[in-house]
Amino acid sequence: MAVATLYQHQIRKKLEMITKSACQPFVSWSGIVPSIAPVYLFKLGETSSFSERFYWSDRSNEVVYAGIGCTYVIDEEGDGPRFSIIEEKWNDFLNMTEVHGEEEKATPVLFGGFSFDPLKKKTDKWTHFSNAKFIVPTVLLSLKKDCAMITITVPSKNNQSMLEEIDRLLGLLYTKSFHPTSSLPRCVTYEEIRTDEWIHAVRQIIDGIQQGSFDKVVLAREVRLQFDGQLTPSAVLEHLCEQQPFSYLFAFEQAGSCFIGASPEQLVKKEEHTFYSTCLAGSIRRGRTSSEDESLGQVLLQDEKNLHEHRFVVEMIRQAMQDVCEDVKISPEPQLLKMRDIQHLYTPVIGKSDSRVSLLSVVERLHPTPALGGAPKEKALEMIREAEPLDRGWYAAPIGWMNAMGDGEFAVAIRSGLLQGNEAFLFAGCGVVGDSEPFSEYEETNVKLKPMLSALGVKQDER
Ligand SMILES: C=C(O[C@H]1C=CC=C(C(=O)O)[C@@H]1O)C(=O)O
Repeated sequence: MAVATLYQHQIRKKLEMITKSACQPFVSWSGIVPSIAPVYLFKLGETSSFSERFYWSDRSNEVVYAGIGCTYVIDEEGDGPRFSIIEEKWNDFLNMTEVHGEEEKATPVLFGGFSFDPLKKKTDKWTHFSNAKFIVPTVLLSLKKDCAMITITVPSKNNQSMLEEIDRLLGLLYTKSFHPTSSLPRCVTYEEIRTDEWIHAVRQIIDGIQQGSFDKVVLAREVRLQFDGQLTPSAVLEHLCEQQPFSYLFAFEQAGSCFIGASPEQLVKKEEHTFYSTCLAGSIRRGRTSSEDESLGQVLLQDEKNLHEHRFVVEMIRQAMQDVCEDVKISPEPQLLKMRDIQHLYTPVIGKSDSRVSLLSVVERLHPTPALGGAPKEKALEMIREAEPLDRGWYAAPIGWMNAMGDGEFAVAIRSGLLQGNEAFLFAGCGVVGDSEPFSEYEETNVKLKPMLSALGVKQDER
């Protein structure tokens, strides 16, 4: 028997055995498998009867996940305490689940995200993206430091068709070779949405800041692209993996809509008692040559407007971390974080807490930092709600995962877009302060649109 079929066969036998003897409503089994690119499992989702998929890769590619199917969903549409509700329901699910595994620390994983602002009126395109939506995937492939593991989570009863589909997918995963998808449909329309209103709102914010109404507001804008064919999320994801390997790569697909992106920004990561976060605000483009790039970086490190924007983020994250951690370490000066298309001011933060502090409680404290909302937080949010000419949906909000031990990581879902049929909606924002200049802010948002445009095969100067 070929090695691949052997794995498929063993997994099927294991699942049959543990579901038959299960005493709980759900079972989750994990086992080490031969290494395979998680993006391949994501791609296989296109041929599957499971309609949900997700993908996650952290900036160092140390933790990569791909999930297909949805065995359990936690969906919160109200504007209530969405962070604590997700946490409670995740604990309920874990209490209803028997965990079996070859690896001591193998557990099911919960993946999902939040909308930016539950008080903003939702538009149709975000229908399938609730204010908080998390799923436990049916088939999860994890790659951690090059060790591949499959986790299958299913109901213990009435699971026959699910088990058959899992079996079919595992068969394909290990018998068919992976051919990257190279071609994407051609972009036929590039439309900037309500740009005049956006520029007007930037001016209004600058005036508001000069009059002392707030200190900083992050304002985003939207572009809509139409293609001459259907966009395949796996093809866009493959391009992101190739072009932005050192970003957080994420994709969350629900009923034919896929929210996808390549973000440089960590919101928070929890590893046992240690919390990690980053302050990211202040931007400049990459240079065309290494010496131009170096001097642009130096300009950014000394630019008072960008340093001012950055300080609001540092102060807010410092305070939020000090509220829950004992020993908070923050570098005294920002460094540069260079991504493919843009460079940012970046300050890492680390803190240690006691075991009562949960990951989602820290996500709640941090979201939105002044890198995405503004300062003071509530006033900035009101201004965004009122003046920003778009529905952010999941853009600029926390997206990520957590496991049964309560460890996990959330990124800020920027440099992102929503793929729907033959359309893509992309979003980009910038921090507006008192000495901002509307046209340079507009140009900065163009640079921030680049990662998604390149992944879609669209060159900004040719559009
Ligand atoms: C709001 C975005 O970026 C934020 C993150 C890093 C730098 C930013 C800035 O320099 O304005 C923004 O605060 C975006 O990419 O849409």
